[in-house]
Amino acid sequence: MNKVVLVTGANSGIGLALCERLLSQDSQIQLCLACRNMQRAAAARSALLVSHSDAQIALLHLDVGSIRSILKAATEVKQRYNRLDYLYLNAGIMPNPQVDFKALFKGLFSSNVIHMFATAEGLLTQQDNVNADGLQEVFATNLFGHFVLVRELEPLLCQPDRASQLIWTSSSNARRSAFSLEDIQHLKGAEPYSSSKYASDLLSLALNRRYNSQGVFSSVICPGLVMTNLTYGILPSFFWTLIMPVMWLIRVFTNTFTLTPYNGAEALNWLFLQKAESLDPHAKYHSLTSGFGSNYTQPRKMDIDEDMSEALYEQLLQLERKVRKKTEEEEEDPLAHG
Ligand SMILES: NC(=O)C1=CN([C@@H]2O[C@H](COP(=O)(O)OP(=O)(O)OC[C@H]3O[C@@H](n4cnc5c(N)ncnc54)[C@H](OP(=O)(O)O)[C@@H]3O)[C@@H](O)[C@H]2O)C=CC1
Ligand SMILES: CC(C)CCC[C@@H](C)[C@H]1CC[C@H]2C3=C(CC[C@]12C)[C@@]1(C)CCC(=O)[C@@H](C)[C@@H]1CC3
Repeated sequence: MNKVVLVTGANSGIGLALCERLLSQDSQIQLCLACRNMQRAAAARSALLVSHSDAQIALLHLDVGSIRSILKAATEVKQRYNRLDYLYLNAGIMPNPQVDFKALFKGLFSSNVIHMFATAEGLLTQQDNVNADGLQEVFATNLFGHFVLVRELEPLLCQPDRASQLIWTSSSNARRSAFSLEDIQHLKGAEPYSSSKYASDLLSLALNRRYNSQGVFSSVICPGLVMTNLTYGILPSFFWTLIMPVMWLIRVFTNTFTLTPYNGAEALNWLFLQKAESLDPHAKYHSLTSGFGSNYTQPRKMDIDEDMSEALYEQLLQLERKVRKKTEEEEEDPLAHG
């Protein structure tokens, strides 16, 4: 049976560009586009079929921000496939982003300017919401939903005869100071995105510790700054188009301005080609684009430690038990729960 690859958030941006690149790499894969909006998923499938007419592309309804949807989708995946070689945990949100233009202007004249453009440290805040499961939306979508999905797909991922890979689309915006073990959902702060991405770095390390012996290997990547629906939510697309020459100029100084989804998907595509066992669990794999426009992948050590990742894992397990129990109770007696 051909390799099975599942990509969450596959209908646009980096996820869609990754699918295109994977099909160009290996036309035999069975690709599963896991999306919350089936119309957008169908449009993505049609677009991929234009250049890969014989490709095997299936659609899966999956809202990673909803526990019910995750459990249903995982059951469906286990019925459809008897293997899962690559699970790309890519779907992500950054709701209501606000740019601190004063900090941006100040940063332009500081020695930290390159770091500021690469990580957006001190530049961005977001306003989070509570979802239907009673969880913070950014945490639920970017981290927790994917965690539950991995746990549900364990039987497919853990196979004695071959390795499988979990690949998280993290970010260079992930920052230790934005994350707290006392507040893993980031209820109290204004940087839920940064917190959720740092948590995904920690979780990947913990997953490696738990699953490597069963043939499952987890890695994280940063796609760089890419023009997608996510960045069009920060500043309007016409503004980004207007300042594109400035962006190309900045790219000469920081190769993290990958800008196109194709370039941003570089590290995701590179990991597809690697032997899972050879990857470094402490590294984040960065998609980079040089001033001349050539793409490459570079591993960089992450600012994470084992104890913290283990403590987060334990908290996620506890929360998972709680949310599952609540969901079961609601299903048993829907009237009592409104
Ligand atoms: N763009 C950038 O500069 C960077 C992006 N990233 C990360 O890359 C990943 C992809 O984002 P990007 O391509 O930029 O942005 P897009 O908004 O284009 O893609 C995000 C994808 O995630 C999907 N998604 C969002 N919420 C859910 C959900 N609850 N269930 C299922 N799917 C969902 C979206 O679906 P829908 O179309 O229905 O909204 C969309 O397909 C994210 O994790 C993001 O954090 C990291 C660093 C930089
Ligand atoms: C380049 C300009 C003249 C003005 C743009 C200023 C800011 C809006 C950008 C500067 C660095 C950018 C950045 C991101 C968003 C837009 C900026 C803050 C991200 C946070 C987007 C999502 C990610 O995950 C990060 C990797 C990006 C880091 C850089």
